[in-house]
Amino acid sequence: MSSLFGLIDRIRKSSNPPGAKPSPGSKPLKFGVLGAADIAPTALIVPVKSHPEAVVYAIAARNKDKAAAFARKHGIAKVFGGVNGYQELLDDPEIDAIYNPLPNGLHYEWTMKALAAGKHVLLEKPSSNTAADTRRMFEFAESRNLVLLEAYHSRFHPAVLRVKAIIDSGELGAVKSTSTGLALPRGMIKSAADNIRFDFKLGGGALMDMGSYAINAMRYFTAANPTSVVSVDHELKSPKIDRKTVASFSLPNSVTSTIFCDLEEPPSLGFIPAMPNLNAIIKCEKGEIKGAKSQLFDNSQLMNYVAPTQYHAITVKIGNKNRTEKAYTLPDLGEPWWTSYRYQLEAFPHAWVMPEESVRTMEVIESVYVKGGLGSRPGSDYVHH
Ligand SMILES: NC(=O)C1=CN([C@@H]2O[C@H](COP(=O)(O)OP(=O)(O)OC[C@H]3O[C@@H](n4cnc5c(N)ncnc54)[C@H](OP(=O)(O)O)[C@@H]3O)[C@@H](O)[C@H]2O)C=CC1
Ligand SMILES: O=C1OC[C@@H](O)[C@H](O)[C@H]1O
Repeated sequence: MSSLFGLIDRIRKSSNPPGAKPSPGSKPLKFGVLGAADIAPTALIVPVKSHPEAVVYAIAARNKDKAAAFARKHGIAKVFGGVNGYQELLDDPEIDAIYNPLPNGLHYEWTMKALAAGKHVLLEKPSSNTAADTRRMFEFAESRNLVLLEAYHSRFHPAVLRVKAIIDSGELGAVKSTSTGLALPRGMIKSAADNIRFDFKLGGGALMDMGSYAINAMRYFTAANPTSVVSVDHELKSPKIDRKTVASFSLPNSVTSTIFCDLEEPPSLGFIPAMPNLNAIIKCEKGEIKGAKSQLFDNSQLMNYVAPTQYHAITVKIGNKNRTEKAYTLPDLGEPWWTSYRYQLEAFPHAWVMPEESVRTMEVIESVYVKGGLGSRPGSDYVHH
């Protein structure tokens, strides 16, 4: 019962966090947001409320009325709109950092423009449509001495860090195989034709959207990159857009990994709704970790390494001994209700993740698309001078 109260309390406080006041004399980091994107409240606006040293100061949307309505709803001071709205926001000298939640195919152009304007950038995942564009962005950020952080938020949650620490401690021996994925039942994401996830040029596809988490987690937990893509199965939504992808990889030291993703998993037998599947299973020489397993579905395969704040349990199996751990906070940081996005803010702008990570993840995404015959999503046609 206490875990049910804990769950309710975490959900309540994470969606309506207690406000934090800046310490006297401090100058909070001012964010500007490019686009009134659906994810912006969850990923930035709400988590910032409990951060004493950050504030969301400005919003730009292509339509000024939309930007103004968004600003009113979220208490944002400054509004930009119209065809020059994004650039005007970037040029605002009050703004220190940009949050870029534009469609994947526009990440490159607007991140380059933000960096050119001298702003740090928190960039939504996946970093862009191609590894080449991603590399250029990180090189440019470095040359400008600015922080660019790709927002794989779950990487900052204590539960995910704890699983990694258990692996690194060696108590389970070497990693032998991993299975990581993210698949949601049909109906959970908007199926409208204008959903950016179904647009090839904008960087759509299940692998870009959800498989990118699976690939990032595979690389993180194995601390390695695939040496080859062994197999790829796509189920298509439209000619170049995968609704579902399953891929398997060989990694160094005989490690094998599989990843899966599905934007709209259909009901079984046509009527039994699928369950969300956010599994991370890491098998090691001496045991097995089932990362961030759901409290609500104990002993099942349902896990939640993507959004562990709501519920998780890390199950460590060695032989026939099981132990379960939870990690909602770090020893010296956090509150149980802090979401992965809130932890991510602690890493910005002091990026905990190396730029090479983002480039490698994009390389793996592209290699799966190439092997599966769909080809990479198109690189940006924006030319940076
Ligand atoms: N970290 C996370 O948990 C999540 C991350 N994401 C990532 O965030 C990004 C945005 O996703 P999401 O919020 O779901 O997407 P939305 O479609 O809600 O937002 C995208 C925004 O891009 C702007 N935009 C500019 N040009 C275009 C164009 N040509 N077509 C469509 N939109 C355009 C729109 O802004 P305007 O208001 O100016 O019209 C829109 O608000 C993606 O990179 C996605 O992968 C998404 C969900 C979860
Ligand atoms: O980043 C994401 O995380 C959760 C998914 O629902 C979403 O489609 C994706 O963009």
